[in-house]
Amino acid sequence: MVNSCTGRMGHSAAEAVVRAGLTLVPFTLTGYSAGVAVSNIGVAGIPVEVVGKERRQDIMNRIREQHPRLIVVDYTTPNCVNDNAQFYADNGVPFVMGTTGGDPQKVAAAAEAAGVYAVVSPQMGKQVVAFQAMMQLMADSFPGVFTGYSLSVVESHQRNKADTSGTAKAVVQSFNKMGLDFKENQIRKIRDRVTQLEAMAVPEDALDGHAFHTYTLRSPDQSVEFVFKHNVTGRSIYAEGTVDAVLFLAKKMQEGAQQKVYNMIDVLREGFLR
Ligand SMILES: NC(=O)C1=CN([C@@H]2O[C@H](COP(=O)(O)OP(=O)(O)OC[C@H]3O[C@@H](n4cnc5c(N)ncnc54)[C@H](OP(=O)(O)O)[C@@H]3O)[C@@H](O)[C@H]2O)C=CC1
Ligand SMILES: O=C(O)C1=N[C@H](C(=O)O)C[C@H](O)C1
Repeated sequence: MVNSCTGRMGHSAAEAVVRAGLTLVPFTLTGYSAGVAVSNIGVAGIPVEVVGKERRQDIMNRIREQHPRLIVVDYTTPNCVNDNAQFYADNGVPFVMGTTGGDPQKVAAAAEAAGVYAVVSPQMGKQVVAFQAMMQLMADSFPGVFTGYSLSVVESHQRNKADTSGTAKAVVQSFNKMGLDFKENQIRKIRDRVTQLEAMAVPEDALDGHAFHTYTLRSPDQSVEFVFKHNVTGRSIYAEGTVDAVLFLAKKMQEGAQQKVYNMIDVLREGFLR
C-alpha cells in the first residue's frame, strides 16, 4: 500500500512497486476528507481508490484481512508523518517511511513500541545513502577532524517542498561529529526558480522534481576547500530504493528478525539491492 499515490513521490514509488511485480493495494490515503478528494486515480493502469481520514480505519481493517503480508510505504507530508506512523504502528502494519520532516525519532519509537518492522529514512536513493554512510564512517573514524573549519550547506528542491531536506539534516549530524559547528537552521534552502536556474544550474525540466545538495568546508585561513555534491533530477532513484526497502522488510519479517526498526544504511549494508 502506497500513501499517497496522489503525490509525486508516492505515485512514482507505486509505479516502481508494480514494475517490480509486487501487488499494489488498490487504496491510498489522502489528507482530504470525504467529498473533496478525487475518488479514484490510476497507477500503471491500476485503479486506486483515494481514502480520507474518516474511512482509513475501516479500509485498513479490510486491507489487513485481504493482504496478511501487507507493507505500507509512506510519502506524504511533514505535518502528518507522525500521525501516519502511529496509525500504522497501532494497526501492527510494517512500513517504509520516506516522508521527511516531523519528528523522525518519534516515527521510529512508534514502530519500536508496537513491535512493528519499519525502515525509516529521509533518503532512499541507494548511491546517496552510500554517501551518507561514508560521511558517518568518516565521523566515527576521525571525530573532530575538521575542527575550526567552516561549513556551508545549500539544498535546492522543487518550489512546494515544505521542509528543509531531511538528507541534509542527517549529513550535518556527521559533520558536527567531525568538529564543524553548524546548526540545522543554517542550511540554506533554495525554492525560487530563478536562483535554481541561474545559481544552481538546475535543468528547466527538473524544476518540479530535483534535489541538489552542496556541502562546502573551508579551513580557517581559506587555503583548503572540500566540496561534496549530490545532484538528483526526477524521482526514480528514490522509487527503486523504496522497493529495495520493501523487499528487505519482507525478508526480515519472514526471518522473524529481532531488530524491528532499520534505516537505508542497514538495507545497503545487507547488500539488499536489485
Ligand atoms: N526518503 C526519500 O528518499 C524521499 C523523500 N521525499 C519526501 O516525501 C514526501 C512527499 O514528497 P512529494 O511526493 O514530493 O510531495 P507531494 O506534495 O507531491 O505529495 C504529498 C502527498 O501527501 C498527501 N497527504 C497529505 N496529507 C496526508 C494525510 N494526512 N494522509 C495521507 N496523505 C496525505 C497529499 O495528498 P492530498 O493532496 O490528496 O492530501 C499529497 O499527494 C516529502 O516529505 C519529501 O521530503 C521525497 C523524495 C525522496
Ligand atoms: O522532497 C524531496 O524531493 C526530497 N526529499 C528528501 C529530503 O528531504 O532529503 C530526499 C531528497 O532530497 C528528495
